[in-house]
Amino acid sequence: SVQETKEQYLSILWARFQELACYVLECLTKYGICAIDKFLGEATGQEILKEVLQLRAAGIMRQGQLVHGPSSSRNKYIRGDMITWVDESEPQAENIQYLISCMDAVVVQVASKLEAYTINERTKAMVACYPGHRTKYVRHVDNPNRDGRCITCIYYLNKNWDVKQHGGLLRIYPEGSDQVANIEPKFDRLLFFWSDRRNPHEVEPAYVERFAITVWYYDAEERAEALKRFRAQSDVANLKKQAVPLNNKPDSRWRPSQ
Ligand SMILES: Cc1cc(NC(=O)CCC(=O)O)nc(C)c1Br
Ligand SMILES: [Fe+3]
Repeated sequence: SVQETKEQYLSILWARFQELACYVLECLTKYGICAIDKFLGEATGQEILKEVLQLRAAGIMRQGQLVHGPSSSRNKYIRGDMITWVDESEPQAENIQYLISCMDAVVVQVASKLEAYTINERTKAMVACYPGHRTKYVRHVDNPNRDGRCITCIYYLNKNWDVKQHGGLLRIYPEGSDQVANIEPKFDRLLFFWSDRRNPHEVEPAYVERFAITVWYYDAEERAEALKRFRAQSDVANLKKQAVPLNNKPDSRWRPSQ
């Protein structure tokens, strides 16, 4: 029956994410960075890209705001990305939500083996589009001041990306090492890295549209500390980055296209 097939499918998916989680844990522990290729497969990746293009066509993407400071024309030379936040209430974003449930399924398993962190919350998904024409993101640290975010998770949606022609390379400069990690924003690639000062990174100018979906995972303790601090400073900006609980299993909406 479809029900049995669905259960079978989800258990295979869950087993695959368990395997992936072991590799992600080892890689993160060793290098602080981990890339997984062909995370969801061509068909699902295509469905997710379609939804992102619809979001952009609907004109709901806004110039990426700097975390601090007024928005001015200078911004686009600091970060050229156009972004929108997506959560489970977003209509027409079923495949993006499925992606997030799969990211959660991997992170829940990685987190269960990470003594250093307790990860039980994340941000909503930030869908970003670099419109091309040399837009970039200057070198920065995602979480320089202990705002609670411990793992950055980025899913790339760019088909046949060629850095030589299209630019848009993500360069990570792991702290304390002279090695630079050059990450191509390849279609259906999932990237994890520690969000704190261990991983300063930048996006080189992109010459064609470059799409990515980012989720940040919170460490419960660091997040609680930050909320106490921010409440004191009543820093609304940071409180805006609501935390949502993780899905603890892949989304039950089965995809026959698998
Ligand atoms: C909104 C926001 C986006 C990003 N994105 C990247 O670093 C680009 C990664 C890539 O697309 O390869 N980083 C921070 C600290 C904030 Br805030
Ligand atoms: Fe970043």
